[in-house]
Amino acid sequence: SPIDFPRLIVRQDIETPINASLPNVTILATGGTIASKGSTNTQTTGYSIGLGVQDLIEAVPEILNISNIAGYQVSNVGSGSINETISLALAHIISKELAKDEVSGVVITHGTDTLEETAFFMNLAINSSKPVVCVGAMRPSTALSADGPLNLYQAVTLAISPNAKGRGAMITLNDRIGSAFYTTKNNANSIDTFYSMEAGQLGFFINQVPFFFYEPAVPIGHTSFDLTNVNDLAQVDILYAHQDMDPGLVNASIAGGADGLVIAGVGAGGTSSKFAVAMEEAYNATGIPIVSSHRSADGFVPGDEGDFTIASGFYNPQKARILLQLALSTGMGYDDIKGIFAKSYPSPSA
Ligand SMILES: NC(=O)C[C@H](N)C(=O)O
Repeated sequence: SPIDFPRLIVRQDIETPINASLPNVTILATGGTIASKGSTNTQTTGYSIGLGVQDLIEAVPEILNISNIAGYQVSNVGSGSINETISLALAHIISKELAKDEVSGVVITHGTDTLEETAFFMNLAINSSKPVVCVGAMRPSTALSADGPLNLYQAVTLAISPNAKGRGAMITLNDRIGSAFYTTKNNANSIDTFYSMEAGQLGFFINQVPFFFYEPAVPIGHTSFDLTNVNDLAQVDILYAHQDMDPGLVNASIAGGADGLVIAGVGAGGTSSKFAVAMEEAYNATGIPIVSSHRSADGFVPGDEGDFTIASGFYNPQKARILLQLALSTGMGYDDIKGIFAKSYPSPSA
């Protein structure tokens, strides 16, 4: 049955009357640094989560001048702990919220470490032209120059912007607006962490007004999934390649319940030759999809890796994992899965 999360805040609870002339935005809070506190204002590591969705909203009362806000506390965890229950709850709640005529857009507050995974998940799972904006912070709420409040203000601005429609899920942080399809976290600590090297940014905030460089566009190879009746996700493990990689990891993952594998390969999807033998044997024995991606920060894996792996194209390992997970969870067969990866990059003969 669908997961039903209580709506923790109604608009009246934040002591702001509903203003019928303002757009309505729903904020879904999941945790992360944006919801964290340190013990001093100079502490920027080792802090802990301590703010709920109401605290996040109250820290930026200016958002109530531009919108009516409703909030859900979907979870309150570091983003490494986001799991299938939380991801599916987000997808189900967001679909319901955006189906309401009066809701202009949604904002997800989230830890930055895996923000790109949730953003990409929503990009695949939410079939609405209304904005889905994913936002986080690199400094806890207690820090000097905490970045969360302005990031949240910009996220709400984006969620109500007519120009933000039809662009899929977006990530905003540090004044930038990126497509969930391509944006990735590039630095473990710096505020300037989210961008997409090759495909670039969608836009930028100028005095808190979003400016887009291009008209709305759908990334080549985008696939939509209907998760209405999906309440469990397939297990997909990522194996990180390195010199002399242990071939035993393939069967260890499968024995651990993996329905599919993604390899963060060396270069454009490479592994040791003994690991390649193990992948081929596992594919022949089980038929499970094994997607070949890259451990390099950027680039793509072309479709010439042999019959027993599926080339990831431009999808990095963590995005390839989400795509494979949703494909398997909606019952897609091997050839169709191969197709959804192949359509996202040029064929070798093109
Ligand atoms: N900047 C952050 O949000 C990092 C945090 N560890 C997370 O939950 O992803």
